[in-house]
Amino acid sequence: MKVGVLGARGKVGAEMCAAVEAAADLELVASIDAGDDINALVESGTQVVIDFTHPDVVMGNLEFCIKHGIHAVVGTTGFDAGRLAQLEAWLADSPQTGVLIAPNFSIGAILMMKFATIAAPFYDSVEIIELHHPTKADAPSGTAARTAALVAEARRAAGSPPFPDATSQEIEGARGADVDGVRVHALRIRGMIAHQEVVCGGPGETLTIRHDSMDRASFGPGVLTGVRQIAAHPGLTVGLEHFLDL
Ligand SMILES: NC(=O)C1=CN([C@@H]2O[C@H](COP(=O)(O)OP(=O)(O)OC[C@H]3O[C@@H](n4cnc5c(N)ncnc54)[C@H](OP(=O)(O)O)[C@@H]3O)[C@@H](O)[C@H]2O)C=CC1
Ligand SMILES: O=C(O)C1=N[C@H](C(=O)O)C[C@H](O)C1
Repeated sequence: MKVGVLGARGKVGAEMCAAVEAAADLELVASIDAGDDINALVESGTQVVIDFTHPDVVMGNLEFCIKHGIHAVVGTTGFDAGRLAQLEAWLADSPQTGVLIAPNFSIGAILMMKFATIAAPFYDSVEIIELHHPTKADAPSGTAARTAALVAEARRAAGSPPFPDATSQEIEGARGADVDGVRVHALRIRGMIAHQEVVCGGPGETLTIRHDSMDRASFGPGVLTGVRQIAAHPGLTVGLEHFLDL
């Protein structure tokens, strides 16, 4: 299968180029970064694109790929309901094309989100702490935003009450961001890569679900799973868990 990488000289993109080159069943035919001509994807016969670029440019990249019938496996963050609706609209005109958007491709992070979804309705309190390298553009992380949405959805489905919180005086930001009713706290720490804790609390106990990516190699196996499966999943898929039977 012919694979192209967008963001090829970036921190994750470079790792993905190496992962594709190391895979016997995949061929890296295009490595594109800022300033390069995206038409190289078409000229090289790219069948699947891997995108790890920037929230500001990813929509333009995907419009190009969908228009040219190139499947896309996307790690870049910054997707909201409006952006997902726009992708659905573009895909309606290219019904054989598949796009996978995954806020996190590491298996541990996917399991952490799954475990948090299971735990959320059993506890009075649930808050999320995400910790990343200080060169990250977006806050909160895509993973934290997705976890908050999943926690909120699980609690709505279970009829859980609002979280207890007596805060009546606050320096702005001290209680984190409100994402779908769930508090999310973002730390940017030199030396870190990608880490998250989901802290749950009930009478007399807490449960902390923590995941750590200590190397960007953690994203490789999940991305390659997406690359190998995307052609069989036309349309829009959000979350690698849908390709993992989770
Ligand atoms: N889903 C997941 O599992 C993961 C997602 N991410 C997300 O992936 C994205 C990239 O992260 P990271 O690698 O750390 O960031 P980097 O900044 O290290 O890499 C992004 C690269 O994309 C390049 N770029 C910018 N615009 C374009 C364009 N139009 N076409 C091609 N390349 C372009 C940048 O060039 P320049 O620097 O010159 O602008 C840079 O080389 C972020 O949104 C991050 O949150 C990260 C890790 C895992
Ligand atoms: O920017 C990063 O580094 C990461 N971004 C993704 C996110 O925003 O969740 C995935 C992972 O946390 C690394």
